[in-house]
Amino acid sequence: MTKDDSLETTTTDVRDDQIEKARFEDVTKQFGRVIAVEDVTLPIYENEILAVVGDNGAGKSTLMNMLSGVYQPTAGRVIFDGEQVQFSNPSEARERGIETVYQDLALMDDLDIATNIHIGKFPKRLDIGPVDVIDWRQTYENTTKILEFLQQDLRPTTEVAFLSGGQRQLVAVGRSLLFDPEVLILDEPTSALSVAGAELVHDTMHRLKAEGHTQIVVSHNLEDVFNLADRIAVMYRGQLVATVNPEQTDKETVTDLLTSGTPSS
Ligand SMILES: Nc1ncnc2c1ncn2[C@@H]1O[C@H](COP(=O)(O)OP(=O)(O)OP(=O)(O)O)[C@@H](O)[C@H]1O
Repeated sequence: MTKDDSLETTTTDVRDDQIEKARFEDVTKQFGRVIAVEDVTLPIYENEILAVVGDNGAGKSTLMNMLSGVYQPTAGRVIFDGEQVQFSNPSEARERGIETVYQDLALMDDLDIATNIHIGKFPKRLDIGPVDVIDWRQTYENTTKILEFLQQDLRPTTEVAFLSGGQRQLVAVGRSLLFDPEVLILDEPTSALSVAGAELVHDTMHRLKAEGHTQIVVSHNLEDVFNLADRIAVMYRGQLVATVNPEQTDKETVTDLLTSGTPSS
């Protein structure tokens, strides 16, 4: 799609009292000849749950990957806490408080919950001599606190293989909470879950919101999106075609937007 084909954008979500946490500003990402994201401007407000929806290939992941440091924009700017940021990699985004929970979760089934949450970032203590060793007591204490927050009556020593889909998703969320993120990006957090599993995730997202975290959820599931989101950003063929307030629209309108780029007349 070229710029000349640009689609009408409907915006029904603007509130004057919201503080901007981050912003995509005229952001474009090209992979060779493919324009995955085209000229997107989208603010992300502090403490909101923003849903990003769109059909397969609409550009949702690419857009999020430009906030999480996986990709750098071909054009445009990413603003975080009022200043332009240029993350070269996800570690740099993490340092600024941006965490992503990816769809594949990347859990290791034969390891316990505590190890899965801490892998790559175990607390260390000095042992005899100059070598640091893993502080297992601290590791299990941290995990107990995270499981309490997640309201999961599980032992830190339980192997992840024994957990339900919803619990596995929460362990992946727990792993990102170790960094106390300001912005949490969740990629299709309920796509593989039962109704009960999805409810676990929804409850956790509501609690994270109550604690002040900003969350962006990429989802195909409009049921979820309408239950969770404060705003819905709709992408179509790389462009942001609308940002809407779920209380002022309905699923049919959002479905029309994400399948055709325009609301039905
Ligand atoms: N690394 C890449 N190299 C080349 N093309 C890419 C790359 N990543 C994404 N694309 C292309 O960019 C477009 C947008 O892809 P993206 O994955 O962002 O969409 P999406 O909305 O997240 O889709 P889905 O819901 O299927 O995950 C697609 O045409 C895709 O093929």
